[in-house]
Amino acid sequence: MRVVDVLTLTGIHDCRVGVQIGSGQKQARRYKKGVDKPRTKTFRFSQLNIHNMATITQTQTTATESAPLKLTLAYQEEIHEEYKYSAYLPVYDTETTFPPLKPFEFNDRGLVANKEKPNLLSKENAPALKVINLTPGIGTEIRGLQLSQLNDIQKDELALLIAERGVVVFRDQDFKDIGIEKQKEFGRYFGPLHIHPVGAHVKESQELHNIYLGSDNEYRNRRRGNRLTTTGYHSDVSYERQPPGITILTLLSVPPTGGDTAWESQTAAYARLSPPIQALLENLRAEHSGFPQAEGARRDGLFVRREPVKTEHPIVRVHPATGQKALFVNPGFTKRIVGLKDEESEALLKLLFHHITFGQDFQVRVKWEEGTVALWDNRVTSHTAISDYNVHVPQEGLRHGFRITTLAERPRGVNGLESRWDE
Ligand SMILES: O=C(O)CCC(=O)C(=O)O
Ligand SMILES: [Fe+2]
Repeated sequence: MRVVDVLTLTGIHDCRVGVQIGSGQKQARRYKKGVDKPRTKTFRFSQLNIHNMATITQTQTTATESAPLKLTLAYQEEIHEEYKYSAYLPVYDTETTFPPLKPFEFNDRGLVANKEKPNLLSKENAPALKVINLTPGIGTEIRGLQLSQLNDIQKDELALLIAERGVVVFRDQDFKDIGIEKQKEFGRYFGPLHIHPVGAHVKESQELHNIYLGSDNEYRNRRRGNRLTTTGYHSDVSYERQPPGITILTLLSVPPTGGDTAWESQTAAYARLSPPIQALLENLRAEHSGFPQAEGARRDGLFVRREPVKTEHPIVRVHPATGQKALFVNPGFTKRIVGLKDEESEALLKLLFHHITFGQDFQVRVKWEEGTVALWDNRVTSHTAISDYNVHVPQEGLRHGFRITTLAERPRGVNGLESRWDE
């Protein structure tokens, strides 16, 4: 154990400290500073236990303007230096800001794919190929095929397979070892890469959105501290004008148990509704908002890189490649149904969110293994992390990975209903 630094924090009544391992840099972030009068508050130790690998020794537990808190940061350098994926540890760039996303022409790769997938799912090309449908309605697992080796025709078929099955889980992948540029190139085949407006990313690339045991799980648990569960189904950044399509999540380190991810089929969720409710929803749009996420981030002292947007998307969306209808609302970002009275909107959204969250018979829960890469179509699924492991118990292991998110079309509904927004 080596002492890295002693940070002196003054006048803070709530604070978060982050240590970036690997390069040895450190960051201290403070927020809600007591500017009007000095305050004394017990430090939340939980927020300081950032990684399983870092420890902080306290000399005192409260901080005021006149009695600053000294934190001694130490880390087990032998673990960090050995960590194979230290290049992928989370960082927050707090300088770069981005203009609003620009409209672009989207070309769904699945449109030209052979529906039988003879190139992707061919034993001739991949003798060890094993394809298992994880449930009848959603989720396929593939072994014996490397994403890094796929040619364009295979990638087109993969795009269609992901649209049809919602999520496709590739096991034993070398994807994470081919380098950041090649991974991004793979993603770009499906659509332009999204940069998350507030999330942590990896040092060398803002397009790699970080998933990290400490910051992420801690964040989720804290946000939902007064809730009975941390389950939070969502479709990633659905507030964007051209929200994501194919999304690629790679975990580099997985805990021995816990930290699964679940997906839900929005195609099946739509199909289960009664025809009168389907007909009602097909004529409606719902508002998706990035504002609460940005406000939450600002409150937590994080940096907002791109100003949030609000968009009205059709509630029933038609997938360009499969022609299937899917429900396109989610508890994470959908705020109201446009054109309804408040109580009507609340009641209907409550019904739909309940439907999405409790429909175990159109959900799949995936256990991660080392080398697992999950690819889902964000237009026809929603998903939730399952934060059931304890970040404060180092033995429970590290959960660390990254997401590459590709943007897709401006959502189209039934009978020409399109997304719209205020310029
Ligand atoms: O950590 C997970 O299991 C999923 C996190 C998530 O929601 C995402 O990567 O979009
Ligand atoms: Fe997500």
